[in-house]
Amino acid sequence: MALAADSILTLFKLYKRRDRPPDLRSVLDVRDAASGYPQVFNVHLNSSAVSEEQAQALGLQPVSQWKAFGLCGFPGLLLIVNPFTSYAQRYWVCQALKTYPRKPNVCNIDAHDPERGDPWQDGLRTGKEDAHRPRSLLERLRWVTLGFHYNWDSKKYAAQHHSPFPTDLGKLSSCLIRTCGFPMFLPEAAIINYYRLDSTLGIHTDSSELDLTQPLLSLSFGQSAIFLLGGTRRDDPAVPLWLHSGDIMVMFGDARQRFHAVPRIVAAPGGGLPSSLLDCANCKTTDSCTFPHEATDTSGLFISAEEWDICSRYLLKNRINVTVRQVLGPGLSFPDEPIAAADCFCKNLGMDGSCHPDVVL
Ligand SMILES: O=C(O)CCC(=O)C(=O)O
Ligand SMILES: [Fe+2]
Repeated sequence: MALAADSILTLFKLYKRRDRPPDLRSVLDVRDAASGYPQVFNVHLNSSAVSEEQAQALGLQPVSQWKAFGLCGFPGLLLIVNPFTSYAQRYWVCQALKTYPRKPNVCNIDAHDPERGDPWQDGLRTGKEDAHRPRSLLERLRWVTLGFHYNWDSKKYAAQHHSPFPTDLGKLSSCLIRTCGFPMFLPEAAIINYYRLDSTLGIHTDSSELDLTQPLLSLSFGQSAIFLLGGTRRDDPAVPLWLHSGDIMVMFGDARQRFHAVPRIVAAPGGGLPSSLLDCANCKTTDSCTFPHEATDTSGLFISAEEWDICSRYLLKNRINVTVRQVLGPGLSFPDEPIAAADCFCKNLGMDGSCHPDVVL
């Protein structure tokens, strides 16, 4: 199968349209790499960079068992097929819904409601959504920023606009990036995007970080996304890729400043949870799994059955993406002058007017 030569804008419109469902067969799934994608090649990660014990403590399979791929024509792009244990995926999802949206971390709701409460405490509403049923804070989450908080208006990070980066996510990020050959990566900022099934993320580059020699790490959880990766110019050919729950993408070097976008979220067939969240490695069941599995899980990343109940209901209709970035390089500090704006033209993420990055077309 040949990769499409269409521009990112052409593909964005194609996959976004709702009136005629797009043909998803041309979306590249690196899991099928063995069956007819000559452009996909295996990448051998540095498995000695992370010990089995370190991997296990973060809920990761041993690095020697991970499957990682690159794509001809897109140097600097690395895709690691879900390296998490199913149990640990649930933990990271729970952190993204329960812990990371808490103050002092910043989220889209703050602009309208600076006194907002804890989204997790507000829970999920039951019943069908309509005008008479206001959405909970958790349902209204569109983005959360961690560490150096990205300012969507100025498109800058600032020294004063900072809160502590979560230790567990920092460890996970450094560990993942070490296996890709970047031992000096400092996880200093993260943007968590919360997608509904009808959300899109517009075409943009991420170039507001001061040190662009360090990679950008992206973790996907929940429903699958079609991810478009283009070139450094808007009319360069782009490729549509599947990102499934647990998948890791790393963009560095040539790929670090390429245009990219998410034109569509695709729910699991039958409207259920993605399979990697259904299979339980501990109890070996797909339908009657009862949590927690303290007896068999050794990572220590426990979540309770009550927590998973909320997370799993959320994930039926949502995708969560976490991007982790290094903002400052060695010896760098924030300049007084504004840095170049991210080259970005974005559509609203979500339908409630809360905008993910930057400018609305
Ligand atoms: O959701 C994704 O997969 C991409 C997110 C992204 O590009 C961003 O947050 O800058
Ligand atoms: Fe991005």
